[in-house]
Amino acid sequence: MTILATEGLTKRFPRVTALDQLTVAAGEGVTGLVGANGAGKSTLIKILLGLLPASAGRASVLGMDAAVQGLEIRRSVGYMPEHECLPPDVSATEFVVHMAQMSGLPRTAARERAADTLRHVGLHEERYRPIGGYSTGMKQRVKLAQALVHDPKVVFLDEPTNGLDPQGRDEMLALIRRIGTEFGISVLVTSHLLGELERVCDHVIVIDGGRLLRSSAIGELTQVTQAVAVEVEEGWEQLARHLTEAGEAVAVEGRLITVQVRAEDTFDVLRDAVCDLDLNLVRLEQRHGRIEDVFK
Ligand SMILES: Nc1ncnc2c1ncn2[C@@H]1O[C@H](COP(=O)(O)OP(=O)(O)OP(=O)(O)O)[C@@H](O)[C@H]1O
Repeated sequence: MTILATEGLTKRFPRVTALDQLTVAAGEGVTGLVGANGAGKSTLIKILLGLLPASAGRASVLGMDAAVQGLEIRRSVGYMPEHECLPPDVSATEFVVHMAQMSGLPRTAARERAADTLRHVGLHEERYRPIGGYSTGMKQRVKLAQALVHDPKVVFLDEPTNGLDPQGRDEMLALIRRIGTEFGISVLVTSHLLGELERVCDHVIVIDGGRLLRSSAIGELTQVTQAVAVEVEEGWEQLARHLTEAGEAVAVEGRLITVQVRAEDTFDVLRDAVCDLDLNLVRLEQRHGRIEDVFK
């Protein structure tokens, strides 16, 4: 099923073209939308939600036209905005219950849904305290909870790892993966960091200056750069030279040699080289390239 699609989508602001003839589609699962600051990610999300009109082209979500069916789209889609937008004086519980009621749930159902959702995102006793005293990680969780509370089919998460420390980022990424798998909700998640999305996405869309750079399944991106890492006790320079002479593409980083796998026999060449030079092998490890490498 197509979750979202655009065709020739263009958005011009007075001084800048934020989206330029963007044609792209995403299916079920977790889709990453990657681009540097200003690439047009938030603009795309706002147009998909029917919050911003396009200058040209078309956009649809779950088969609904974003230009005319914004309200229906927003009933089916949860949205976690990038910037801080939480009221400081109310508790997470009060806020999320309120958001659930705004989306049409009666009070009792809203309270139950809010409690379940806050538990799922990892907010426990602290949910009764005013939001103003929360850490950035806790605030991001509240924003995520309000996006999930009306049981959407799809969620759009705009830079959910922004401002988080490494542990907070790992937890948020794990949560996003669970939303896409255990909860069965399709996710569009934006980031300016390619590396973090490769851990949680099934599909990645890369945009730059409002234009499409690439749209691929994650497997396709990582396979292209498949490589083997080799570490030997001594003689790594000798080994690197030997492999280069044998026609292999080799990169040396300290004691670690990375060899690009061009064909099955790369493994044989490697084994024979280590034997011929009589080296002590410490590590031989197959590596899938990071998606960052694909866009260097
Ligand atoms: N309301 C607006 N009026 C004028 N220009 C805008 C407006 N909104 C966005 N822009 C411009 O459009 C471009 C794309 O912005 P957008 O916020 O979509 O990028 P982004 O990829 O989400 O980056 P960031 O993560 O920094 O928000 C930027 O140059 C931005 O300055």
